[in-house]
Amino acid sequence: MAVYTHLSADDLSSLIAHYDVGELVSAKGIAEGVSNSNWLIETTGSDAARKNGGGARYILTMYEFRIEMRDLPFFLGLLDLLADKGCPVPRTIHDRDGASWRKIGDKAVALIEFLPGVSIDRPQPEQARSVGKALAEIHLAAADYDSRRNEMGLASWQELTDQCGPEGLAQIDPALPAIVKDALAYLTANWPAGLPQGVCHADLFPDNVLMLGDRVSGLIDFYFACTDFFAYDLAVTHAAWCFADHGRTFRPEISTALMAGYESVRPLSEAERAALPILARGAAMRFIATRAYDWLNTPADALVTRKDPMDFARRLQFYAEQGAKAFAGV
Ligand SMILES: Nc1ncnc2c1ncn2[C@@H]1O[C@H](COP(=O)(O)OP(=O)(O)OP(=O)(O)O)[C@@H](O)[C@H]1O
Ligand SMILES: N[C@@H](CCO)C(=O)O
Repeated sequence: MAVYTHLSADDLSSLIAHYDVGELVSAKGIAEGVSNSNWLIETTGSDAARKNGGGARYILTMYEFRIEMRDLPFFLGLLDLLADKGCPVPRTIHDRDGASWRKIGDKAVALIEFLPGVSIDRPQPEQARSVGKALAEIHLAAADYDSRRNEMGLASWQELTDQCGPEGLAQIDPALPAIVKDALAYLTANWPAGLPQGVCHADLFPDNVLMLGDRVSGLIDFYFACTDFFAYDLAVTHAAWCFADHGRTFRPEISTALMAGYESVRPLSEAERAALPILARGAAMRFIATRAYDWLNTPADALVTRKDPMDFARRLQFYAEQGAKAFAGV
């Protein structure tokens, strides 16, 4: 579960009083997620909402790990920009002084719009098509976002796996040290340059997409968003959506639909298409690196379920063997 910090009813009511959202009606901790504490908040609604007879629902997020306060303006400003452009992302609620985040004690919190929908465990092709389309739409919509950041590139995969060390990686799986060493050497020697770039979500897994039927009703969890190659973001999404059974089974029909959905909005250049196989190997390496680090550094009594790096070692091997065929379509 992911509520790491206890907030009393008084803490919550006095926080909510800083926003024009009415009074607190209820607050429930949300079990999903591992990085932040999240609550579903119900209020009586803003003055305007109350006049229309409605209360309101919000997500309150307390930033616990990995997220630096200095990055919050990048993430929260991006949500506001994308929401203004009509993308299905939650708007941040600004307090009465206009701030998009506040502090409770030494931790930052933000109140964001609640979006309807459910996250899908086993996507169907039409759903993957919608996700591809939504990803391309955010790439285009954020074209004029003028902030930049990227702290989860190749250098950080090297750093994270160095911190695990060969012995640590071998504790996870005896084959992992060699897999990581070979992958990083290959990626470092061959990583592309000069591809079109801009704002990327960079973590668009099924649990970060809310859907109503085949429609994307919400893209959430932008806390790895960064400035990178658009095609890398597509490769991350491909790696996250197109496999079943912990990376053992590739689902070509999902790949075809995801790619077609993306290209229906933003066709890839020849150079981007040619780079997809290496970008996907990079994407797999990125999740091996963070998962391995978390695997070795999550205390045994933590309430979160660790994610297995080997799920992405299998994808890495698949992309290395299949090359362009992984994206060719069925
Ligand atoms: N804007 C929103 N509207 C509706 N539900 C939301 C919203 N934001 C978050 N949620 C719910 O809260 C859960 C946890 O949110 P989120 O994925 O942002 O947490 P996290 O701890 O940052 O996750 P992660 O494990 O991916 O790091 C989501 O699975 C979703 O159920
Ligand atoms: N979506 C990531 C966790 C956040 O980086 C994973 O499945 O490993």
